[in-house]
Amino acid sequence: MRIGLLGGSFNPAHGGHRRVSLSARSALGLDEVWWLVSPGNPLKPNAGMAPLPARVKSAIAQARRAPIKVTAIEQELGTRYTVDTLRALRRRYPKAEFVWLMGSDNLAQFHRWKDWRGIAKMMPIAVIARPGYEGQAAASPAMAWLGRFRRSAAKFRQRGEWSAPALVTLRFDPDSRSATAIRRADPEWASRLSPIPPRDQITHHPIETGHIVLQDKAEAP
Ligand SMILES: Nc1ncnc2c1ncn2[C@@H]1O[C@H](COP(=O)(O)OP(=O)(O)OP(=O)(O)O)[C@@H](O)[C@H]1O
Ligand SMILES: O=C(O)c1ccc[n+]([C@@H]2O[C@H](COP(=O)([O-])O)[C@@H](O)[C@H]2O)c1
Repeated sequence: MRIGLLGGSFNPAHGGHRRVSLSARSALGLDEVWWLVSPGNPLKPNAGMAPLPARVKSAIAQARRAPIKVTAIEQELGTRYTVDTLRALRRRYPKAEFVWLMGSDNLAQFHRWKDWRGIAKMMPIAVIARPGYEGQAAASPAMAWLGRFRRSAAKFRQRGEWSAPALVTLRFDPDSRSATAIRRADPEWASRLSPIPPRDQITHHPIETGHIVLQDKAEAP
């Protein structure tokens, strides 16, 4: 199984997440994309962050009827830093071939992430061009290092070696949608999602089963 991992705050999830995930899936020949809804991005303030269950719920709605699985696995693992999450995922799913997906806004500050070179050595990275961030991403310290490991998407699609470090840049129709714009237009978006189980009632179902991760424990089998 080749799986693209898109980590994010999803505050809230939007059509841009869905579109870039599906485009990356076909460009890279992935079987699935997993959305890792972060309990809290270590570089983002908590202020204005909707509760995790609301963000997971918005992600489930955006991922419907698509080969996208939504998980709050970082909450279960107790990890906040991506490098720790990816290590745990590799241990848990040793046969999966993962690729880390991110928009170019994240590449621009990737050098500030914990052990970012360690992430790059662990699995290939695919960066999706995002309007407004191209210049910053191209000039970033992470790009200066990752640039020498460039690979084409076409090469990637061939079911050959899945080595790292590897950097694939993906350019689809620019998608200017963002969670910031949604929050600005609709600050109360989370209050309209119901019912939302409390945080301690989010469970993580084994991804192999294809089950969605948000479930009220009272209803769990
Ligand atoms: N329109 C888009 N084009 C390309 N990548 C995107 C787009 N929207 C989100 N992403 C990527 O999806 C991942 C998760 O994004 P996130 O949940 O932070 O959404 P966001 O719209 O960037 O939120 P915010 O505006 O609050 O920063 C990040 O890697 C981000 O770069
Ligand atoms: O590991 C880090 O140091 C780190 C620093 C900043 C962001 N991240 C991760 O980057 C992903 C994108 O976050 P966001 O908030 O831009 O959607 C999400 O999975 C975060 O946990 C990770």
